[in-house]
Amino acid sequence: MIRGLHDGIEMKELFGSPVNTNMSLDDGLSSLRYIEALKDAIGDGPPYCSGVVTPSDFQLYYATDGKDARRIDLSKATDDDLQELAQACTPATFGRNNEDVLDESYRKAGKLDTSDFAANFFPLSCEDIVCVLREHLLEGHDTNRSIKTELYKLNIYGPGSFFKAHKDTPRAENMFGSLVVVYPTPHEGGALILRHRGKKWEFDSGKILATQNEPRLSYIAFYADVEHEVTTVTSGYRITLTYDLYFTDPDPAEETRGPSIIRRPISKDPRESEFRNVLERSLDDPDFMPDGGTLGFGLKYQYPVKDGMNKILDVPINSVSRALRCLRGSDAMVMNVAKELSLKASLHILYAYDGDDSVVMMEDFLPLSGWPLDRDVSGHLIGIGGSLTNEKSLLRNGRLELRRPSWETYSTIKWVTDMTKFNGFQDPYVAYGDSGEGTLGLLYGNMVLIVHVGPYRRRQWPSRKKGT
Ligand SMILES: O=C(O)CCC(=O)C(=O)O
Ligand SMILES: [Fe+2]
Repeated sequence: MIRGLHDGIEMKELFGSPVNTNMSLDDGLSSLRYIEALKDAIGDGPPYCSGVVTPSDFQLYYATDGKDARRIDLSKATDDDLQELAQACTPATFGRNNEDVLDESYRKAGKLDTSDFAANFFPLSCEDIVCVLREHLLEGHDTNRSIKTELYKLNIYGPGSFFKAHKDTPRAENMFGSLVVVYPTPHEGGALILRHRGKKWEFDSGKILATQNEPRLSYIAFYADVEHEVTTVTSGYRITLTYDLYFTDPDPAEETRGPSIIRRPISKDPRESEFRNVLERSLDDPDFMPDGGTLGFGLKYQYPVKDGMNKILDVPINSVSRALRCLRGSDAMVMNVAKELSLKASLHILYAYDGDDSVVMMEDFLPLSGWPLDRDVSGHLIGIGGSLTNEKSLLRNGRLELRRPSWETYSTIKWVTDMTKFNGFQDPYVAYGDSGEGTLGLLYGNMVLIVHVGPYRRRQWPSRKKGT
């Protein structure tokens, strides 16, 4: 007998699809329904937030090439003022392969460096922006973290200007996103298009500002791993200030390690309490994974993993603990809730290689980038602590994808959310055959979040009622 996850709510309401009450639900099916509920509770919030604010003024001061400083009021600038500003700018560059490049077929816009201008606008002194960032961009425990903004550039997009699709290069490990503030100079076109995980959003500052009944600034903040582009400006000037967004406090994920995990008050994030509720109810039900098992979660964000350099091989040393310290949004939420419910949770790496479709799960990256292996790679990985999963690999376009086993064999990793591509990578290795001749192979890896669930009788967590 399956109990509802919420008192008074029947299974059929909770899971959306009607349950045939005559059907005998076997253990597996029951687990699958809880897994669907966990997936729904994680949800998928947009990776950006936007709004309008009224600054104390719209003055911009600038000086370039040793010329006298100028001041313009961008709430009532004339075309001549704007043309003069555009002429004072130099062509905007952008980051490509860790280099600043100028390529006007990719980005056509003007820029001023921070040494050449000053504006009377400070995003973090503006309550609205801070509140919106906390409420609508930051997720889970990140909501309470300290943030700072760093002014990066002023950009001007005149008619014909654009910026093709790209992701911003984080300038430091604690940089989590970008903030773009747009002045109320009339413009058409120049919409910012965001794309993330197969979805698309548009932020059309020209239209937003034109509908305000007084001059305002419109702004948008988005996570660093969101692809974005600026469509061609067809008339007017689109003038922006761009800021880098940083966390300035220690990572909360750091706090969750070690034996005394539950130090923080329970977060008010509605998704977090829903997720905790569903997971707690699942664990409390003897029909949910009665003999224990493994839950898999695809990571929703991309994480830095480089923890240093191997001086002998001159290759980076990657580590799961490095990524663990930076967990964000719903990834951090899953990890925190799992730990609060005393589940063993960590990031793991799934490995596969050409010529074999088995998938091996490791607790950390292999320290063997470029190292020799014998040809039985999965045997080797298992020998050094890996475990074979029930997945089969599907190596496609240089990426590890999983070929799901059928329901009957769906027993090793139960995926709550699908594996994502953001944390996939390739590592070269040398395979030696019997003749001693080496051939170069590629290991395909992907980092995922794994939560181990114990058998029903052994599940205990601090908030569980005594006697259950
Ligand atoms: O102007 C914008 O809306 C975006 C600018 C941008 O993508 C960048 O500066 O990297
Ligand atoms: Fe950008």
